[in-house]
Formats: sequence, C-alpha cells, structure tokens
Amino acid sequence: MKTGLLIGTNPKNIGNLFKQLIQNERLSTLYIQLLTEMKLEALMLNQDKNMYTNKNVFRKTVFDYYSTLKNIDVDVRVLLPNFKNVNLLKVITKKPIEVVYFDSTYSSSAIKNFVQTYVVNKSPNCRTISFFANNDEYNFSFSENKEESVHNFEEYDYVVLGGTFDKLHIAHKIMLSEAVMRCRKRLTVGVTTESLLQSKILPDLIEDCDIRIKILNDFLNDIESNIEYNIVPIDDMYGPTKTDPTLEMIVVSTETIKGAEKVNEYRENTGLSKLNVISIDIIKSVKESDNEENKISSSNLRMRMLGTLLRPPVPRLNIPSRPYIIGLTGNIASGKSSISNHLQKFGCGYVNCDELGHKIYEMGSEGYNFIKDHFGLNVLNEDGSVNRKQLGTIVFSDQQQLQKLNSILWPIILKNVKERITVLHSNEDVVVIEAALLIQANWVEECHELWACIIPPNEAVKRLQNRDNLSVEEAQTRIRSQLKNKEIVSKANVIFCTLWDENYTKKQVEKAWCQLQERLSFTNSSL
Ligand SMILES: CC(C)(COP(=O)(O)OP(=O)(O)OC[C@H]1O[C@@H](n2cnc3c(N)ncnc32)[C@H](O)[C@@H]1O)[C@@H](O)C(=O)NCCC(=O)NCCS
Ligand SMILES: Nc1ncnc2c1ncn2[C@@H]1O[C@H](COP(=O)(O)OP(=O)(O)OP(=O)(O)O)[C@@H](O)[C@H]1O
Repeated sequence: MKTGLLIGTNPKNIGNLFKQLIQNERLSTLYIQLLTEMKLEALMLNQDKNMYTNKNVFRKTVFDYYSTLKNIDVDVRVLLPNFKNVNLLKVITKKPIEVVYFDSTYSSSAIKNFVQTYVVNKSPNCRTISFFANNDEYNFSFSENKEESVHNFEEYDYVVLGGTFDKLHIAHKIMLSEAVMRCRKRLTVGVTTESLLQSKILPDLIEDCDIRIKILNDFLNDIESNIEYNIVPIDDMYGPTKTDPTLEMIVVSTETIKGAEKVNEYRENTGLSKLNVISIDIIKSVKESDNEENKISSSNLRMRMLGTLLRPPVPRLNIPSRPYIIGLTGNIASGKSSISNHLQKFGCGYVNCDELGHKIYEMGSEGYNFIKDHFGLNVLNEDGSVNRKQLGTIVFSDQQQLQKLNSILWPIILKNVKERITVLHSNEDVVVIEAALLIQANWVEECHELWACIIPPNEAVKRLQNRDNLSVEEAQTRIRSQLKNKEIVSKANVIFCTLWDENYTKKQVEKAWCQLQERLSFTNSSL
C-alpha cells in the first residue's frame, strides 16, 4: 500500500485515466496539493509570484476534488496550508510520498526540481508521473477581484463541529475542511460516545470513541497543522457548546442544522452568545442495495462490512487443514439457522452443535446421568426425560448452575462434533459448525475462522416473543445472560446481520462465501 501526492491544478483533470492509475498503484493515501497552473509553473521556474487567491473558489475546488474521488477506496487528504498562506512554498505531509502525480506535462527537469525543492517528506525512491488530461472549460482561475474574497469569506477564531465520524468518509472530510478553512485559532470537535450511538444502524461495528478521536486528530493535523485542535468526547448533542463562551461559529450539514438551532436556543437561555451557523449540502451517493441510504454515510459503509473479512484468520496448527472449519455463532434468535441454510446451499458441510447438544439429554447417556444426579428429579418429566424448559429456568437465573452444566456438557458435545465431522464430512472442503455458545465454550481455536451473526437486543426480544412465546422480561433475562454483540464482533472474522429482508441476508452470505473461496484457493496454491 502506497502514499501518493497529486499536484492538482484542476479537478476536471481527474478522469478515469487517473482513477485507474491510482488503483493500479494500490495507493492507500492520496494527498492533494492545490496549485493554479500559473503558480505551479512559476514555482517550477523558481519565479514565485505572490498571486492572489479567491478563497471561495479555493474552497469549492477542495470540495470538488473530494467529490470527484468519492467512489474510490483511497484515503484522500486535500492539504490546506496554502488556503490561508498563499505564499506556501513547501508541501508537508505526515506520510512519506512514494509517487507524485502532475496533471499536465512539464519538462522532466522542472518536475525534478519541483519535487526536490517543495515536497518535504518523500521516500528515497520517490517517482513522478505526469498524466495528460484535457483542460476543458473548468473555471479554475483565481479571481482578480480582491474585494470580493476579502469580504465574502467569513473566518472566525473559534469554530466548533460535532459528529460520530465513524469510518471517516468524504462528506466528513468536506465538513472538517470547511471548519478548518473558517478557523483562525482553535477548532473544537465533539465526538459522540456510546450513549449516543444505540439508535444507529449496526452500532456494534462503530469504532470506539478514542480510536475515532485518534483518526480525526491524525487527519486534521495532516491537512493543516497551523491551528489548534480540541477534539473531545461528547455524551449529548451539545458537547462543549453548552459551556464554552469563546465559540463563535458551528459547522453542520443540512440534516443536522436543527441540532445547531437547539445549541443556539440553549446558549441564548444560558446567556452565551449565539453561534453563526454554516451548513454544507448533503453529498449523495448511489445505493448498493435498497436498504442503504442514498447519501455517503457511515451506516452504508458499516452495512458493506457485513459478509467481508474483518480480520485475518489466525493459522490453526492444532487442527487438520481440511476440512476448513467455520465456527458460526451468535446470540439467541440472531438468525444463525438462516445463515447456515444459505451456506449449505453453497455446498458447505454442516454440523449443528445445538442439535447434538440436545442428543446428550437422551436417557441413559453420559450427559443425562449428570443432569439427573446434579439437578434432581424436578428437572425430569414424568417419563424420566429431561424437562429442558424447567432446566432452562434454573440455569438462566443462576450463573453458578449454568457454569456447572456447561463445564460437563461442552466437552461431550465437542467430542461428538469432531466424530461427526470425521464420519460425515471428511471429504468436504468447508464445514460450518453452528453453535450459540461457541465462544463461551472455548471452541474458537477448534475452528479456522469464526463467523458471527448479530441483531440488536430489542429485535431479539421481538423475535423471542413471536417465535418462543416468551414474555418481554423472560426474553430480556435470556439476552442479559449472553455475550454483548460488541464482544462477539471483537473476536469474529466475518459478521452477518439478519435485520433486513432474506435476500439481503443471502447477499451477505454470498459475499462471505466468495471471499472464502478466494482465501482457500490462495492457501491451496501455496501449500
Ligand atoms: C449530535 C450530532 C453531533 C451527532 O452526529 P452524527 O452521529 O449525525 O455524526 P455523523 O458522523 O454521522 O456525521 C457528522 C456530520 O457529518 C454530516 N454528514 C454525514 N454524512 C453526510 C453527507 N453525505 N453529506 C453531508 N454531510 C454529511 C452529518 O450531517 C453530521 O453533521 C449531530 O447529529 C448534531 O446534531 N450536530 C449539530 C449539533 C452539534 O454539532 N453538536 C456537537 C457540538 S460539539
Ligand atoms: N431476516 C431474517 N433472517 C433470519 N431470521 C429472521 C429474519 N427476520 C426474522 N427472523 C426470525 O428470527 C428468528 C430467529 O431466527 P433463527 O431461528 O434462524 O435464529 P437462530 O440464531 O438460529 O436462533 P436460536 O439459536 O435461538 O435457535 C426466527 O423466528 C426467524 O423467522
């Protein structure tokens, strides 16, 4: 993965050719340094002229660069130091530049000289590429009208904005750039903590607040390090705007403008000055499925993570390399069975541990004898069989009893699972073992990969009411005794969510299956 720098004179020059170029290069980060063509040529000839910059045009150009690259999977960072200081003479980036792109052709000595003089942080074998693009009529000439830009662009010493900023995307970057361009001294950024996330789609896939703060800090200091940043966690929608008298301006989008109005209402009622509000438009994007939003959003990005590899599997030397074992887990009613059904249709072998678990209750078996001895006659039906409902009531309300039951039964079930794989599935390439308690039973290391299914707790309550006729309280007691979704996500290689229609579940499984086949063909060929 490489880092590139585009010396960009015109966003229109970013055509398919350039997109292809950066994808072929496997760039992970693309910095963009904006320069007018005139300025670039002057710098190349060492004849820097103090050219006047129209800030409104500059601002629009920053946004155009981000928008043009919105569908490309690369971390774009448009550098802003020359927004405030038109005499910028150095291009400073945190990451070392490995390739510099110029969007017009210049002599190789001029390019060499430019990179040598102005690109500060570059790798020893930094390359340069000029791509020729048609400079059509895009109007990117800085205005000659000094008055207009002085009076039209409002800047403030103390600016604020807030958000969740999960999977920092182009719209976030546009909003943050707006705030940076408006800010002369200190930019305050409020970052939502867990209490504000529960109503969001797939909250368990949102990065922790401290990680989101670190990513923001890195991004902001990279695009402009000449102002101060105060990035703080917020537990309500107001954050520091409730108390900070220095704040002058807030940046929002048209969908969060109501939040800014509430902030101002609060500030007025408590004697603080109202904030000037600047709002950016919503950046649209094409939906990849009917369940997505038609704008760039972190929720869409989280949904697109479903069925993909979130972390690489750890090699398991303790188990045979084939069949390749997928452990499938998830809390009660999370939809494991429907995921398993789809996997079987793709040709995957299947072992249901819960079904094998039920078998060990069979009268006379090792498990049955333990239950009879330990829990006594009141967990048996009249015919002597185990009354599982009654047993459930006891163990789900007493942690110690549950642990005792599990410590005896789990090793017996695992033994049965292994036997079944040997007898029925030894010729299969991939076998999924479905087990609700796979993590708790410490079977993760018995599987090559852990796949898991999550649904929000309130959805699980609804499903348990419908499917098992449980009361809300009974359902909640069961749910409380399980692992939190966040913990499951932290361990799983692949996550599914069955909150939407059956077809969407199928698409997730299809994605996971296809990616698995690629991984397996890769390991097969390297064996
Ligand atoms: C309570 C708040 C902060 C929660 O933020 P939210 O979870 O919506 O953050 P998220 O990361 O999704 O988005 C951050 C900001 O980017 C904007 N945004 C997100 N996607 C897009 C898009 N495609 N186009 C344009 N803007 C976008 C959001 O509207 C929001 O303003 C927010 O909703 C709010 O009310 N803001 C106004 C008040 C405020 O700023 N308070 C905090 C002050 S410190
Ligand atoms: N999109 C969906 N995908 C899967 N199941 C869904 C979906 N929508 C609703 N459900 C319902 O959720 C319930 C739980 O599904 P399922 O039985 O597959 O879960 P499970 O994880 O196998 O449950 P358990 O481990 O409790 O047996 C079922 O009643 C199912 O009909």
